[in-house]
Amino acid sequence: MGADPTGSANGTVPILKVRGLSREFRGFLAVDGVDLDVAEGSVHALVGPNGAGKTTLFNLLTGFLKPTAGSVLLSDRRELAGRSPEAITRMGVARSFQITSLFAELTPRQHLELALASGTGLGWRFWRSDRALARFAGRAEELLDQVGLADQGGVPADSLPYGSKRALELALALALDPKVLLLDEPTAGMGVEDVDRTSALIRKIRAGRTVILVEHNMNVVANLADRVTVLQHGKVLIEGPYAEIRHDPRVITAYLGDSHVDR
Ligand SMILES: Nc1ncnc2c1ncn2[C@@H]1O[C@H](COP(=O)(O)OP(=O)(O)OP(=O)(O)O)[C@@H](O)[C@H]1O
Repeated sequence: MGADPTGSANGTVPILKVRGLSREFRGFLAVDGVDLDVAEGSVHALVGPNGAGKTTLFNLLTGFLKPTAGSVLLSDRRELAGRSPEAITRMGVARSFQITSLFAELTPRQHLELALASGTGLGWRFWRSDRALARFAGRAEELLDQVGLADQGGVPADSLPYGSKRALELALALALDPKVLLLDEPTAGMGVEDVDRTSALIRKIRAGRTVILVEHNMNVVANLADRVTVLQHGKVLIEGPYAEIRHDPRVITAYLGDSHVDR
């Protein structure tokens, strides 16, 4: 019985299979030969100290940076590496938008209607037509409800509190209904209450999809992630369930710090 060449060690085909992925910036390898299997339906966290290469890896997976070397295969064997962000989104791999890309004067409802319209492949032709956008109103309401913004759907985005803006980012990514959802520090800058709300939200929206998240908050990682990949100096230091990697002395030294060692 030969091993499946597309499979991982345990025989299942990962939804994303990253091999030898590298990105060089003027001779400096920010991501250095990363191998990563992301299991379908899992929440997979990327963690590591500042400068470890998490954001660069994230940008390589979503097309915002082109790799210097390596490959990112979808389970259907399509290659993502080197494609544009739009092409990768169309292939079902989408990242959450950043607050900085929200339109200050548009409401969450309008943002979502536009995102849904763009997802039809008809592009921005709907931009000026409220009537055309109205066909997406029902789905927009569902998404607002899903992320807890039902009461704030009609206010300009720039007047939303920080946590609500981040919730809108998530809703915009969900509007694309991706198979693989990438979240870049979804709880960054949040107070405890918003962190808990966001964790609960991610737990809800992971149903039926795969989530990859870059996250500094180890409590969030412990709560959400099925597997954790720890990066250091652009390489994979270790990978495994949080309960295992948190005890690894290399991780403790590299990242978690002595305060995380069990006493
Ligand atoms: N455009 C760039 N040009 C040159 N160097 C870069 C560029 N982008 C990232 N780097 C370098 O690559 C390394 C990895 O950066 P990256 O932002 O991916 O790390 P990170 O793990 O996301 O860090 P943080 O947790 O601080 O966000 C850093 O040393 C950074 O200075």
